[in-house]
Amino acid sequence: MPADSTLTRNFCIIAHIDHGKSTLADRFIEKAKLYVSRGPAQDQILDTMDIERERGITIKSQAVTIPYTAKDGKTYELNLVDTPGHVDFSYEVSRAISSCEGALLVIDASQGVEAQTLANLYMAMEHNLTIIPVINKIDLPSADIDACLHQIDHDLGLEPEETVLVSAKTGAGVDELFEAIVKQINPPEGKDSLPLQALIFDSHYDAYRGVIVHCRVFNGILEVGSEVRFMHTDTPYKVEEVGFFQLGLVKTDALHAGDVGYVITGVKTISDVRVGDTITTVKNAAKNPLPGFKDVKPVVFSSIYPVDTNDYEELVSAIERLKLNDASLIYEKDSSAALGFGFRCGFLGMLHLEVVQERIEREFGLSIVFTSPSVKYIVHMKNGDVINIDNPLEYPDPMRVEYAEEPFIQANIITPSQFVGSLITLCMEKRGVQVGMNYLDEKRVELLYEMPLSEVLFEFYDRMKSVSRGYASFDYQLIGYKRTDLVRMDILVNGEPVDALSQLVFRGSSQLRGKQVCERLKGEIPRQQYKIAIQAAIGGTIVSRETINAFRKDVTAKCYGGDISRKRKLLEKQKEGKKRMKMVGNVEIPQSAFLAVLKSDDSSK
Ligand SMILES: Nc1nc2c(ncn2[C@@H]2O[C@H](COP(=O)(O)OP(=O)(O)OP(=O)(O)O)[C@@H](O)[C@H]2O)c(=O)[nH]1
Repeated sequence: MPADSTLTRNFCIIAHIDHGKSTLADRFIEKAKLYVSRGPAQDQILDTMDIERERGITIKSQAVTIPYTAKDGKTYELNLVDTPGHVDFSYEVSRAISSCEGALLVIDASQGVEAQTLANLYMAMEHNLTIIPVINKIDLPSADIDACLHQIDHDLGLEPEETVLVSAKTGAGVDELFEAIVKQINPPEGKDSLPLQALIFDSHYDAYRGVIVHCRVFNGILEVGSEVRFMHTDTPYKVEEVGFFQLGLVKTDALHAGDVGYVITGVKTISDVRVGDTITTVKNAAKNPLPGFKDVKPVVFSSIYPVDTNDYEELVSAIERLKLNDASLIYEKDSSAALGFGFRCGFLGMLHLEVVQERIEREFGLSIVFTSPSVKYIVHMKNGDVINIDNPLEYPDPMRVEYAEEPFIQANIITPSQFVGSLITLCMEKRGVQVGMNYLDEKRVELLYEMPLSEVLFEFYDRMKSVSRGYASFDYQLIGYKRTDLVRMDILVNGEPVDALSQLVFRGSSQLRGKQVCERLKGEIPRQQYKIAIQAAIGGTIVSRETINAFRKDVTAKCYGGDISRKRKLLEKQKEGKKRMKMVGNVEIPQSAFLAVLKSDDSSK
C-alpha cells in the first residue's frame, strides 16, 4: 500500500437497486487483474451470500482495495466500498458513504433516475462527497443516454460533461472511469500524528478468526498490539491484526490516516460491534467520536416458530448462528398457545425479515412459521403510563387505553406521469396524505406522501409496481409517531383463537381486513373430516366468518391395491405435506396459511 496518502482514493458506488453496482465492482476488480474473469454469466464477486446471489441484491457492504496504475504513471490505491441498495439497509449505506471522499452515482441507461438514485445522492451530498455521474448499461438497445444526461443536469443538478458512460457488462468505459476517479476524487485528508479515529462501517463473522471489523481510519494510526477502545460501547480491546481487503484479508502492520481496511480484536460477537462507532486508542485517546453514530433499531416485529415443535432446539441454534453475522437481528424467547415455543424477532424492514426466513429455511433446513409482522406502537394508558407494544397479544384492554400512536414515514415515489392517478389512489387507500408533487420534467413526477409504516410493510411495494407496470420507484424514511385508532383483531378457527394470527389494525380498515383474512384462510386450509369455521373477532364481536366443508381426500383410492410401492410413495408424500402443517386444536393449518394472512390486503384486487 502506498505510504503516501495522496495516492489513495476512497470511493463507493451508489445506485438505485439493479442499476449495476455489483457488476461494475466486478469489472473494476477484473480490470485491476486481481481477478480473472470466469465469464459473463458468473456470479458477482462481492456478493458472497447465497441469498444475495439468488435475489440479485447486495445486503452487506464489502470493501476491496484495487491497485491501479494511471496514465500519469503513478500507482494509486483505490479503496472501493460496495454498498447495499435497499431501503432496509440505508444506515449501512450512510456509514459506507461517510468512509469515502467520492461516490460513483450509477444510473441505468434504460431506466434513468429513480427514487433511490435521489435518496443516495442526497446522502452523498450530506457527507460532502465528490460525485461522479456514471451512466451504465450503454450496451442495451433500450439505452437512452440523452435522456439520462438531461436528468443528470435537470433532476440531480450534476454536470453532464463530467458523466462517464460505461457498460459494466462489456467493460466499455471502465478505463475512463478509473481515470475520472483518480482525477476528480480528492485524496483523504487526516493526519497520522493526531489521536486515532477510525470509523466502523461494517463487520462480519469468520468461523476461524472471530469478528472482523471493517473500518476507515480518519486520523492517527491503528497498529497491531495497541490497546484500543470502541467509543460508543466503551469497551477496550487489544489489536491482534490489521490489514486490507483484496478479495481476501491481507495482513499489514498498521492502518494509517486515510486507509480503509480491517481490524481483528478480541471481540466475541458481532453484537459487540456497532456500525458507526469510532475506534480510538486507550492512551492519547481522541476527545470526540466521529459524527453520525446511530443505534439502528428494528421497525418490524414478528415471531418465528418451528412447524414441528420437536425442531425447537434446532431453531435456537439457527437463530444464534444467524445472529453471529447479523447484528441488526434482535430476538427473545416467545411462546404461543397455538404454536409452542419460538422467538420474537425485530427486523430492519420486510426485506430483512424475508432474508432471515430464507436463510433459516435454506441454510438450516428448518420449516418455520412467521406470525403477522407488526410495527412498534406507543400506547398511552388512562392512568398516565406509556407502553411500547410490538406484539398484538400484549395489547392492553381497550377500556384502559387513552390513545395509541404509530410510526409514520415520508414516502418518495418517482413515476412516469401517466401512472400518477393510480398511485395517488393507492396511497390514499393506504391512509397516505400528500405533502408534495413535483414535475421533474415533462414525463416524470415525484410524489411525496406521509403514510403509516404499517401500511407500507405489506404489499405496498408490489402493488405500486403493478399499478405502474414496474416503472415507479420508491424510497422512504421514518418521520416519527402520530396518533392512530387501533383495534386488535383475533382469528378463531373452530371457536379456538389462534394467537399467532392476531393483528393490530386501524379501526377504519378492520372490517375489510377481517373479511380478507377469513377468505384467505379458507383458500389455504385444506378440507378436513369435519366442518371448520373461520372467524375474525374484534373485542367480543365477530366481524367476519367463512366455513370450510368436511371432506377427506384419499390419495391412494386410485391405486386399486395393485402396486404397493406406488401406494407407499403416495402416503409418504402426503406425510411430507403434513409436516408443513400446524395442529391448532383439532384443525391442521398449513404453513402457507400463516403467510397468506400477511398478504391479506391484496386479495380483493
Ligand atoms: N446489459 C447490461 N446489463 C447489465 C450491465 N450492468 C449490470 N447489468 C445487469 O443488471 C442486473 C443488475 O446488476 P447488479 O450489478 O446486480 O445490480 P446492483 O445495482 O448491484 O443491484 P443490488 O446489488 O441489488 O443493489 C444484472 O442482471 C446485471 O447482469 C450492463 O452494463 N449492461
